[in-house]
Amino acid sequence: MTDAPVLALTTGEPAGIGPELAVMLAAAGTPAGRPVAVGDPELLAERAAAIGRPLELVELGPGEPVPEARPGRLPVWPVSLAAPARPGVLDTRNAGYVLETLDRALAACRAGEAEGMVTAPLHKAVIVEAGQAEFTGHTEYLRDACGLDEVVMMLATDRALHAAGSGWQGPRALRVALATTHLPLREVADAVTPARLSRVLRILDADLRRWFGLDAPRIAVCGLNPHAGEAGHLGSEELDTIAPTLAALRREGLTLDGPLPADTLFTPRHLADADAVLAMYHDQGLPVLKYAGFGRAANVTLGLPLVRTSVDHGTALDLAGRGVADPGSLAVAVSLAAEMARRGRG
Ligand SMILES: NC(=O)C1=CN([C@@H]2O[C@H](COP(=O)(O)OP(=O)(O)OC[C@H]3O[C@@H](n4cnc5c(N)ncnc54)[C@H](O)[C@@H]3O)[C@@H](O)[C@H]2O)C=CC1
Ligand SMILES: NCC(=O)COP(=O)(O)O
Repeated sequence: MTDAPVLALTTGEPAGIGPELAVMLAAAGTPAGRPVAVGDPELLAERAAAIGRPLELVELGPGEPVPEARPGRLPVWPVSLAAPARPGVLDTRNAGYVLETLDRALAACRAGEAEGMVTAPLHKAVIVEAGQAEFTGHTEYLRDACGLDEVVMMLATDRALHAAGSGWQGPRALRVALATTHLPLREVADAVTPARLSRVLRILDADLRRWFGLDAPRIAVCGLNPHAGEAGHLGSEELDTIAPTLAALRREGLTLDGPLPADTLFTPRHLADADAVLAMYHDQGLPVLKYAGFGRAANVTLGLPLVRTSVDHGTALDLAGRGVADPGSLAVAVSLAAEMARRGRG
């Protein structure tokens, strides 16, 4: 009997590529762990037929044992769609279904049925338009569901996702965490406060040690403004907020470089010294990460009391239902969650 960690795999927005990526992964055989899809079994069967990857779907009731993983088999914790789903066509009636899959996965982790969750992409706007005005993404939803003030979104290319010494031989390693996540740009500067930066950097430092095997992680911190504020002539946040916060955290023992101009920080010579980069906002850090490893990277939420990883892409409505989307990032997200779950045991 295998001890491969059971992972709750939410299948995401039903009009997007999430359901077929789960099918593709199961058809090919999962790289690690025993993913159990959380979603509508009929939808998964439909998408499997549409993309020509027939599957043995094994519906599991609560507490039922999860079978061994094998190519062509996909265990499912069923959640029913509210309305039929058509590839590429969003329907607000299914927004509640998407959130229910998250709640089911969370419940599985809390009950010990699963050792972690992996999320396929959801569509944020359709959930807001269905009436969840405050919804901004999985990261914040899980933070609130766990009653936390802060969690940290970090995306990393595949080699960087594996604990030191794992022998992984992927392309360039890059880890990029974000000080702010899904926020209009207009609100970012006000959100970069000493309290938030301190919380984020403490979580990042602790979880790089815990999950990534780094004994003394070195974190390079971006400035907010061009040229990190140009000595205060192009913005004062570096002098007033970021530099004093980093100085205080260094006194706690964190190894931090910065604030550094983001444009030069993201060059090979500067990255060579950094175990992770902290970007101040979403589009300061993620375009670089995606340029370095789109399709071979994953997203991990740090600071949660459970393992959660995700893909590096969205719902790709333009590709849905055709079987042409790349399942690479989902495979990376599953292997990372399995590795983290194993580390969490010891
Ligand atoms: N983890 C999650 O739940 C995420 C959800 N999203 C959500 O997804 C929705 C759509 O976002 P977009 O900005 O359009 O980004 P997107 O990632 O869905 O699409 C951007 C481009 O990348 C392509 N693409 C995406 N995934 C691909 C794959 N696996 N294989 C091949 N090509 C792929 C798409 O066809 C499109 O051309 C939004 O609601 C966004 O918030 C975005 C990122 C992560
Ligand atoms: N761009 C990354 C992203 O939007 C991830 O969002 P989520 O994992 O918080 O749903």
